[in-house]
Amino acid sequence: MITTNNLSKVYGDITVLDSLNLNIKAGDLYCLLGANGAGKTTTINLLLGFIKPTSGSSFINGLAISENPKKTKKHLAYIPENLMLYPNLSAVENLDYFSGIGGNQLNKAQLEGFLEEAGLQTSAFHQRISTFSKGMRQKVGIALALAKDASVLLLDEPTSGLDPKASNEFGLLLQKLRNKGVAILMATHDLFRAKEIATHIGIMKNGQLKQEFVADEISLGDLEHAYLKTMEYKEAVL
Ligand SMILES: Nc1ncnc2c1ncn2[C@@H]1O[C@H](COP(=O)(O)OP(=O)(O)OP(=O)(O)O)[C@@H](O)[C@H]1O
Repeated sequence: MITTNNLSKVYGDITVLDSLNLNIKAGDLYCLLGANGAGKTTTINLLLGFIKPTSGSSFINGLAISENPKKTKKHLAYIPENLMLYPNLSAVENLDYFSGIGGNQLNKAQLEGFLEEAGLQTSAFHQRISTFSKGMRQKVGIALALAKDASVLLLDEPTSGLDPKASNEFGLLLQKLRNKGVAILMATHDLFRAKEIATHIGIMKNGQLKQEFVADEISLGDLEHAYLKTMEYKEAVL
């Protein structure tokens, strides 16, 4: 579960995140939409404890991030736009290495089991990451989250650059995690994918959460309209 209370971040005299209130429960998939510079990555960086808030607070499974940085990280998995993996190591070796760093020693069967659950084809398990497509790398990211048994998953534009089939597959994987009770926050520019997979959708602009929707209660057309209106794209055909 992810909670933020009036979470704010100011750089100099610029407020890049302004009193953000989020409440993302186990099994929710919350997609955060917004133009470049809206504050999506800042939100994720605050939840990861990479940066400190200027004011407000945030919680992972009820634990205050600022007071329990190590404990909260144990619950979290993070998949950025470009996942950093060792290119000369295989998928199994990367998973083994990163799980080991987190104090989680897994045997070969477990490592392969997580990669299988993440949808990676068996023939790729022992191939070098340098030969992987972006979609395959993102599956290794999902395997890392599964191996960690993370109850909260943060994703920053994970489907950008994926072809429609890979993006669809990735969405289905997120649905599986959601069904396991993982709370997911995903920053994305992909309105269509957000509507497909999210339970909740928020639209940010200039650091403020302007609108929130229950995904089932809005059509793709209305979501697009709401987005464009929020962004004040006056020239858009509405
Ligand atoms: N360290 C920093 N110092 C000053 N300004 C910053 C810093 N980090 C981010 N910003 C500013 O904060 C604002 C929000 O940036 P952020 O990366 O959160 O946006 P975003 O919604 O993720 O955008 P994008 O879709 O381009 O990734 C931007 O105007 C950015 O320039």
